[in-house]
Amino acid sequence: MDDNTMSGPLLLVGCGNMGRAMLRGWLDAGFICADAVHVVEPAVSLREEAGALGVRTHVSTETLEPGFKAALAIFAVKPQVMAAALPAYRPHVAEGVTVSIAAGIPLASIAAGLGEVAIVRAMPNTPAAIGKGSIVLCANERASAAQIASVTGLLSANGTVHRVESEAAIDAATAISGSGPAYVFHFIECLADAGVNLGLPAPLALALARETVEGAGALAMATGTPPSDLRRQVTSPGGTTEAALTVLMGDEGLRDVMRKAAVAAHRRAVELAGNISA
Ligand SMILES: NC(=O)c1ccc[n+]([C@@H]2O[C@H](COP(=O)([O-])OP(=O)(O)OC[C@H]3O[C@@H](n4cnc5c(N)ncnc54)[C@H](O)[C@@H]3O)[C@@H](O)[C@H]2O)c1
Ligand code: PRO
Repeated sequence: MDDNTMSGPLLLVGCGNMGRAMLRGWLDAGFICADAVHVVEPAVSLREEAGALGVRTHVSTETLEPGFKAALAIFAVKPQVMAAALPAYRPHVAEGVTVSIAAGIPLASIAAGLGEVAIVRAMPNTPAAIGKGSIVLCANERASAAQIASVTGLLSANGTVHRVESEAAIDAATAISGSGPAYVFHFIECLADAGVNLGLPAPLALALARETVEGAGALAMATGTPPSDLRRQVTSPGGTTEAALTVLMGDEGLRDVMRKAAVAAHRRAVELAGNISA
């Protein structure tokens, strides 16, 4: 494998929301050929959806060839099913590198299910489907520099990859970028609701809310200007934005709510670590 192409079979275990988002990102970017990808997905409708992308699909490991060896395996199943799912893959992942995107599940717990193999723990988010995701990853000591480079190359089809040395940073990132798209989508819902409350037709309110989030995000990325400066550029003294920010930035305002929300997500990630044998 070189930095951004795969030279052996790729095994995707679980093709639900996140597995499908990542698969779409790899295929659309041309980082992998569909016929080099094997997807194991028990749900028939999701398996058919994956099959329509040209990949080979399996209901379980039983239809993988007995000698099948994945160059790279990605586990995109729920944290609660990881412990039960991992052992069946042992013979298929021993020679390659395994990536887990399961929230909260530590590298050591994954090794307990798969054996002492090269493992990368990654936390992506759903914008990965269009190459706009954030991916944070760390690896165990079995993973070679070349294997980490291969994983980084593949996942760069899904967005920006950030390598961290500590698993604690993965749990923190889960609460920020992993879950973060849901916070932003809820913000869009709330902004659109506020527009309807002020008398705008619902479709216009939703269009304005979506465009505002897209435009503000793009401006923040394009300029690199600190968000606090960009905020001040919108805020005329004595104007409308200041009136709104007095509410949003008041006691128990958005900063406080956001912190509490992220702490709750982080706490859950840490709790899920205990679920590997549940
Ligand atoms: N959805 C997100 O935004 C997101 C972001 C980052 C990380 N994650 C992580 O990704 C993982 C999957 O999350 P999701 O939202 O895609 O869940 P999901 O339920 O949509 O997908 C999981 C899929 O795994 C399949 N599955 C269950 N047991 C299996 C097995 N033994 N072998 C193969 N497939 C099996 C299920 O049928 C399901 O389709 C979770 O561990 C989650 O923590 C999700
Ligand atoms: N979705 C997963 C969850 O809600 C992990 C991050 C985003 O648990």
